[in-house]
Amino acid sequence: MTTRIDLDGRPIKPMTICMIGAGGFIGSHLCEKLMAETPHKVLALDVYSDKIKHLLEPDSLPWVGRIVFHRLNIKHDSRLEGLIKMADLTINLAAICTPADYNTRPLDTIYSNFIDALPVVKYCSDNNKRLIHFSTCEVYGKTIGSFLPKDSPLRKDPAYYVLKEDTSPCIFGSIQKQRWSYACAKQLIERLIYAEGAENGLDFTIVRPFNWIGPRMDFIPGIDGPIEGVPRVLACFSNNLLRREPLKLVDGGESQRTFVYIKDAIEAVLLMIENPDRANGHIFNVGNPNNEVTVRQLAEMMTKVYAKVSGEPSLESPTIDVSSKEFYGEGYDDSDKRIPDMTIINRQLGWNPKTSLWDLLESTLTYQHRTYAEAIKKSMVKPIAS
Ligand SMILES: NC(=O)c1ccc[n+]([C@@H]2O[C@H](COP(=O)([O-])OP(=O)(O)OC[C@H]3O[C@@H](n4cnc5c(N)ncnc54)[C@H](O)[C@@H]3O)[C@@H](O)[C@H]2O)c1
Ligand SMILES: O=c1ccn([C@@H]2O[C@H](COP(=O)(O)OP(=O)(O)O[C@H]3OC[C@@H](O)[C@H](O)[C@H]3O)[C@@H](O)[C@H]2O)c(=O)[nH]1
Repeated sequence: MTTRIDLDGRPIKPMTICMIGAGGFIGSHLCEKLMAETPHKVLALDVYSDKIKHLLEPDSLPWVGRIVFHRLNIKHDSRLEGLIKMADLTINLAAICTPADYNTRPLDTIYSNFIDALPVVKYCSDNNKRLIHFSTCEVYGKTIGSFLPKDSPLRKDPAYYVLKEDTSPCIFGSIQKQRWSYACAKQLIERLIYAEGAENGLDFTIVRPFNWIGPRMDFIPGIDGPIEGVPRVLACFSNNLLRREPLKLVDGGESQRTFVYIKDAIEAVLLMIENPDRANGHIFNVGNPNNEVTVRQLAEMMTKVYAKVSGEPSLESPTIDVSSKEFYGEGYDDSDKRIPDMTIINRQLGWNPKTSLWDLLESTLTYQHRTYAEAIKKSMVKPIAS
């Protein structure tokens, strides 16, 4: 492997990374990238390893020995500090991060996103280790524009909706709206990390992902996750398409999101890893402002793309409306619109996303079809009544 060069033309020294939550969606793509393109070592920590199994076995893989899996729960495992000490950099991805849990399991959500992250921050600070912590675009909550009258022309003014790391406020609903338990816990851990930086000199970077999507995201209920489970929207809609059911639009599917392809987003994370001088002390939005759709438009596009990649015609009524109370239960609320401001990540790392929504859905749904269509068909064969 030729020596890698950072953005300022300096050679990058091979490093050891302690990656917590390495077995999840983002972690699996990051491990893949680090193994394929860099000389860095990964201590991969998680309770699950299914999504990185292909990187750990067989022993003949070219990166054997550069990635070592440690099955552990950071809630209660005395090995954590030792592993952080062994590494040059810690990346914390571990979290409960599916909206169906925020209002139904708010305690687990708050513990996972705040309390369980505390020792990670402390061990990094105490041992002078660099930390890249994964927060969320949800810390912005709702846009200022969402409080303006529906017909106000100001709603079209970017000043009222574009989300900026250093100036936008964090706007959540009331305590009864437990949806915000996740965003609030993430906000507090961001503030704590920022304070550790200011008061104790912790070298940190905070990442705010804006709906990263792609292969291996979450699970398909009844196939590789619980049948009653509710994953994030990509997996919900994939599941509906695979089962030939209408896609459920929560409260009319009017909320807007920007989706970024996981492989584009991982490029940004690698730049942060390898350019500490440019990334330390910063909070970064990582998203694709050009890929904005309403959830209804996402459903329509996924239906078209799936018909193309599967060769199966779409349903006559491809979507169905459902209330948020029915779908998520009491205490759900929603972010209305999420456009990331890109000034800081452009300036510090020169990063821009590349993949259009259509293209990223095409590769992702090709993967979903190839991975799950057979298993779904088998699971849907009704047992013969005796
Ligand atoms: N995917 C996105 O678009 C997105 C958006 C915003 C924020 N994020 C944040 O990025 C991070 C990673 O998200 P993801 O999409 O990969 O989610 P994920 O659920 O696929 O990955 C999280 C991983 O953390 C592990 N984990 C959770 N608690 C743990 C514990 N106590 N001990 C050990 N391992 C534990 C889980 O087993 C899982 O493998 C999260 O912090 C999430 O809040 C993701
Ligand atoms: O079947 C579904 C699932 C979801 N939805 C809607 O689709 C939108 C997106 O839902 P997602 O499940 O992807 O979750 P959100 O975008 O609201 O939040 C996510 O974004 C940031 C991350 O921190 C988290 O991964 C998650 O909180 C929401 O408006 C939701 O109500 C549907 O209309 N139908």
